[in-house]
Amino acid sequence: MFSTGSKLVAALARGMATSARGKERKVAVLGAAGGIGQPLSLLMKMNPAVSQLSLYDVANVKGVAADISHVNTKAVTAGYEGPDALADALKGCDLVIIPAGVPRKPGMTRDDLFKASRAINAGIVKGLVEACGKYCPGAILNIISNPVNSTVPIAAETLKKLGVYDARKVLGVTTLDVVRAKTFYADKLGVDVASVDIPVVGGHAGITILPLFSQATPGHSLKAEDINALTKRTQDGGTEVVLAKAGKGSATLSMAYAAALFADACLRGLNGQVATECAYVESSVEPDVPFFASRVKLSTEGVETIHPVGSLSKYEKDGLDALKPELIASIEKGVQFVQSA
Ligand SMILES: NC(=O)C1=CN([C@@H]2O[C@H](COP(=O)(O)OP(=O)(O)OC[C@H]3O[C@@H](n4cnc5c(N)ncnc54)[C@H](O)[C@@H]3O)[C@@H](O)[C@H]2O)C=CC1
Ligand SMILES: O=C([O-])CC(=O)C(=O)O
Repeated sequence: MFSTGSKLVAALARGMATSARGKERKVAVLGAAGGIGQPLSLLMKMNPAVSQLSLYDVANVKGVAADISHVNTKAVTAGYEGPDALADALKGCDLVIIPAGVPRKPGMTRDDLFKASRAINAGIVKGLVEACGKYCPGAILNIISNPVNSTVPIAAETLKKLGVYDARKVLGVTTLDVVRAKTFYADKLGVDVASVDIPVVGGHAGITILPLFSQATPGHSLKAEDINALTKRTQDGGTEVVLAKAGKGSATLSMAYAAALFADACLRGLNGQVATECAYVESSVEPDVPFFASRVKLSTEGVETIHPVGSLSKYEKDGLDALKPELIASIEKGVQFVQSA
């Protein structure tokens, strides 16, 4: 029993944290009582790079914080409930992870989460990012709340309005797309998933998610129809989970895992170690698309280098052309939402 537990902790630690010797780091999870927030908070409590963990939600977070605080790892954990507690949750934060918001139900697109109930997720992200701009303006933000294609531009515009925007520090979390592409590809090839790497570029909704299997490691000689099937499954991975959960939400556990990996990469960067991950950021790698996901190098100030998409197959070039109008429209919608507020 005990040794199995130790192995589990060691495996998680190997995958996630290499930065335990860095500075003391304060991390906040906003939306910590939710389907993603709870397992993500646990994973952040297990990250040795974290010395303080703030768990914030509008409801039900005290119990989550009390529960997680008993885990015998370094991070001192506290729960903060309701808007009056937000300032204390955020003060001194190095990294703020935002999975607050409403998840999809079957039949909805991610963009419906922007529209539904008076732009609910758009408003939630705007409000939380405003608080980050006031109480921890230098922190790196990891935006998980959907529609990511719009919520990241919302975050950027919100911080611009406050005069504290630093494009290097606002990152949309697209890691789950990479996690899915790796899993599906390894399964198809019958190889160890740990040996697999695949960049996923574009955005985080439907056809804007573009996995680049032509750049996959290890290489392959898959037929065009197999690449098409892998691409579609990666693009529809979120919907696959939404349908399987049949009205009880969207991906939470795989998302918490993906967010914990990405947050760890940000912490490693902050602590001066090299970390490269795909992320959706303000970018000039594709002309006319002001926010775009591609590989980014993370360092002490957040995004240090944004890598171009690299060489693409004809299939991927067509996918890139096809995704741009939708992605640009989602970006404009986010920008408009803040500018017209
Ligand atoms: N980027 C990605 O790859 C993914 C994004 N998501 C998105 O993450 C979001 C959260 O999903 P779940 O955790 O499943 O939803 P959930 O409904 O289980 O949890 C959301 C939490 O946010 C809290 N919340 C609502 N308004 C808040 C506010 N103003 N401040 C702080 N907390 C607030 C709620 O009280 C709740 O605890 C959704 O928008 C979902 O679409 C989900 C999966 C993957
Ligand atoms: O599909 C959704 O609504 C949640 C999500 O972003 C994902 O699982 O990739």
